[in-house]
Amino acid sequence: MIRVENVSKTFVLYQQNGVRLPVLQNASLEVNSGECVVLHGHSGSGKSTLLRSLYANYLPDEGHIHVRHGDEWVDLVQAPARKVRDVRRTTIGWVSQFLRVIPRVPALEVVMQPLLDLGVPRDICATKAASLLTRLNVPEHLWHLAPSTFSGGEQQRVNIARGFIVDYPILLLDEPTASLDATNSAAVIDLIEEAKARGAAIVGIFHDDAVRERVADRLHPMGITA
Ligand SMILES: Nc1ncnc2c1ncn2[C@@H]1O[C@H](COP(=O)(O)OP(=O)(O)OP(=O)(O)O)[C@@H](O)[C@H]1O
Repeated sequence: MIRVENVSKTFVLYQQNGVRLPVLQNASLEVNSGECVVLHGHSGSGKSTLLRSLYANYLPDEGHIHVRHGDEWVDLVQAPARKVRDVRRTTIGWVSQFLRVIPRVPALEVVMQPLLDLGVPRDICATKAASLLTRLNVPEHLWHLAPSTFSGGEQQRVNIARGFIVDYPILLLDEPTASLDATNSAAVIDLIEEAKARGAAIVGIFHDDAVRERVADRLHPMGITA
């Protein structure tokens, strides 16, 4: 589902005497359907940089990031913005610990939006959103309120529900369990295992050793030669 080939990325800090930080050098990685690969390396080894490149948030200087998008392969390094938007809408889901709060939009709507955008009927979207919020222990009296006033952990769980509402073929997980308690971490682990079982290809960053042990089929070592 994902084929990363010889990706290199150097950050150039123009405001700081043009200092160059080579973060990825010839990074290569393949991820199959139903597999969860966890990026593993010390702080600063480029895990977030690679994950963001897989979502086309960062543009590598060299190399290719091929993703399976329906019947075609798309190279995210070369793809025009319109194609990237398309890939994000149907193929790649991004789940992080941070919710981008949209003022006045209630939590249930925030969660169902990506599925509504695919043309799925509203009642089906609402049912799935309610089920995810329940599994993630977001109390029902909050569903019709905008998440701007929610606690950090509540916002995090709304964001995770939103990330899992579409059955994306590829999921990128950026520390989705950071700062969740054991019960809620377990709920997220269950969602990840279900996504693997339906064939999703998953790449993630998990700093919690126990969570990493549970979900990883394989660790991908990061570092200057990763
Ligand atoms: N947008 C950016 N501009 C400049 N430098 C950056 C940028 N993003 C990352 N870096 C640098 O790239 C290096 C790798 O950062 P990255 O966030 O990918 O590491 P990481 O392995 O995810 O670290 P952590 O485990 O601490 O989150 C760091 O030295 C960081 O300062």
